[in-house]
Amino acid sequence: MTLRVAVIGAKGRIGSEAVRAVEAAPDLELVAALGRDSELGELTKAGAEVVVELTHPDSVMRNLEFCTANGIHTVVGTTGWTPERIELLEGWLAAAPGTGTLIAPNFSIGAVLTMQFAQQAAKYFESVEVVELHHNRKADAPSGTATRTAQLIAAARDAAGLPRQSDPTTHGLPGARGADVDGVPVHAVRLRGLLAHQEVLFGDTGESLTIRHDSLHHSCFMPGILLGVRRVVQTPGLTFGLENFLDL
Ligand SMILES: NC(=O)C1=CN([C@@H]2O[C@H](COP(=O)(O)OP(=O)(O)OC[C@H]3O[C@@H](n4cnc5c(N)ncnc54)[C@H](O)[C@@H]3O)[C@@H](O)[C@H]2O)C=CC1
Ligand SMILES: O=C(O)C1=N[C@H](C(=O)O)C[C@H](O)C1
Repeated sequence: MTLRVAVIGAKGRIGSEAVRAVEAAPDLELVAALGRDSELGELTKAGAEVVVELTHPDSVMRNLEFCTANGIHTVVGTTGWTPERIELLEGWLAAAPGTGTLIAPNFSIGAVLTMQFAQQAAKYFESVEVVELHHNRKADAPSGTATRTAQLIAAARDAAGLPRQSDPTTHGLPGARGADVDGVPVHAVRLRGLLAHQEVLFGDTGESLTIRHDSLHHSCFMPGILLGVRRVVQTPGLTFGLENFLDL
């Protein structure tokens, strides 16, 4: 039995790679590939069971509302998530029992491990900052991965009873210390020629630890997307993070 899969954002940087990956998978069938001018009705007409959503923060909610209302499972790579958006999505899923959504801030195994290692290190260091570096066409900043990394670090620090970091800066330009994500400074670099990179910098007396990950090609996201497609159909409700489908 093959799973009937559609991709929305099929002409984009990651979407075009996802189309090829689904086409090459023997247990999956690509039944639709939607671009900006497509009708969402194509998904139901094609009998899609799973949609891979790789578009834009301005488009993702409409697409997910349609899919969920039609009982189509979704694997979402699009970023720009806020607590309000997640709450809305959870409401749609509650009204569609049996339907599953995976939101993965990052589909690459190295990035997922970076987040896990950072979470593990968080309670041992007084200082921590996140630097993410991406191509210069990216719509959101900081990246979904960096935001999630900072949130996980902050939660680990809180659980260990560490205080919020104090910022000694009293002089300078606004923005120079990055965005504050739950007390963790996050810096976003945008540079032509890059794809997706992240450094998590930890510091304490006499030592520092840097965890760095580099995505060099969009192919690194494909095993995670395919795993998400295969697992989301067995996992009703919202799953946040690919780590939930990995044996880490
Ligand atoms: N979770 C992950 O591992 C990854 C997530 N991403 C995220 O995926 C999203 C897309 O990234 P890129 O491919 O680099 O962007 P892109 O701009 O190259 O591709 C997005 C595509 O979606 C299309 N699109 C926009 N609105 C649409 C709609 N309503 N219906 C159908 N198509 C629509 C655009 O025309 C474009 O072709 C971003 O949010 C990015 O952050 C990107 C790489 C990895
Ligand atoms: O826009 C991208 O390219 C990427 N977006 C995701 C993010 O915001 O974290 C994942 C990866 O960094 C590539």
